Amino acid sequence: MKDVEGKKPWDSDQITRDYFDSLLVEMRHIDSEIPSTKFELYGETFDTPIMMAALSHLGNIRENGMVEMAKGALEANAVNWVGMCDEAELEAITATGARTISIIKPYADNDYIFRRIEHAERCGVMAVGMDIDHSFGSNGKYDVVLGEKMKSKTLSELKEFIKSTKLPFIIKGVLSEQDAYKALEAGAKGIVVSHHHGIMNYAVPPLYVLPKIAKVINRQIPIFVDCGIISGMDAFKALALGADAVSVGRAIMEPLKKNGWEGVKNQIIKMTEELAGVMARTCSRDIKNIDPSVIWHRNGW
Ligand SMILES: Cc1cc2nc3c(=O)[nH]c(=O)nc-3n(C[C@H](O)[C@H](O)[C@H](O)COP(=O)(O)O)c2cc1C
Repeated sequence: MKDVEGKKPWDSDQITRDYFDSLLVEMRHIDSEIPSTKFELYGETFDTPIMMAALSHLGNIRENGMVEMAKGALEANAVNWVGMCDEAELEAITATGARTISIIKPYADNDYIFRRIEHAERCGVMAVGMDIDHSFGSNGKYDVVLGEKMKSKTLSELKEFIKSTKLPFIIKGVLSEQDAYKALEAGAKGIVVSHHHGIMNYAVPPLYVLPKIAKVINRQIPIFVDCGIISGMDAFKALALGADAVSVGRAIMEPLKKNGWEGVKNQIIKMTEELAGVMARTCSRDIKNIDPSVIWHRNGW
């Protein structure tokens, strides 16, 4: 098992890493062929199911970091996601031509959320969504993110956001069957199974709860997964257990810091090749045809 740098046993990033490493993969070579990693989402086709995560404030690690990340995604023909940003930044990101999903924070001010949904539509994003797991701080009070007040959302508020737009609306931060049922009831067109890089200690690893959530969703809407994905092998395990695609955050930040958009592009291509390598050795001809029974669980989980 790999220790995540500086992480303690209760840290959800460490628990998530341990769970990835507890999953083993059997090989199936007979009748296998060169696999396709093509990924279709909301009527568009991409070269890989490995996407950017909804990151923000990457200007702290690289000048124009958010735009560089978008360019890298575009060059790799991958889906770009963006988290908290102002309108000018979203305009600069979408101007790159990267097909982008905009995740809007659960701001306390719902009128502002409606305005941001409209603005994202005008920018030509492919979908919008909300990270519902970022409304509370760890003290049980509503969080304040960079001076902006957050507030948890009810099912009926989510329905209103979803009704207000023609774009697919994605609920990010689903980590239970209960929220998966509610996301479907709200009319979401996708969910992200995620613990928001360990927003709470002892959070269940996304892949552990994924098969249960996939049963609830029952292929009605796409399921995305993030948290701790650092290789094509990790992505493969997520796809095998019920994800349609995965997002990568921190594992893309280092290449972005060093080499800008080219670092991002190369990292996505490298991870996609690793994914294809595992697909070839498991007789998985495309990402919709990965048999979950190739995954074995080590004892103890
Ligand atoms: C620097 C940074 C900024 C982030 N900003 C946002 C954000 O604004 N909105 C959001 O939904 N998630 C945000 N996230 C969370 C990521 O989208 C993702 O859920 C998380 O990092 C787990 O993926 P990873 O383990 O591949 O990094 C951020 C993560 C990082 C590292």
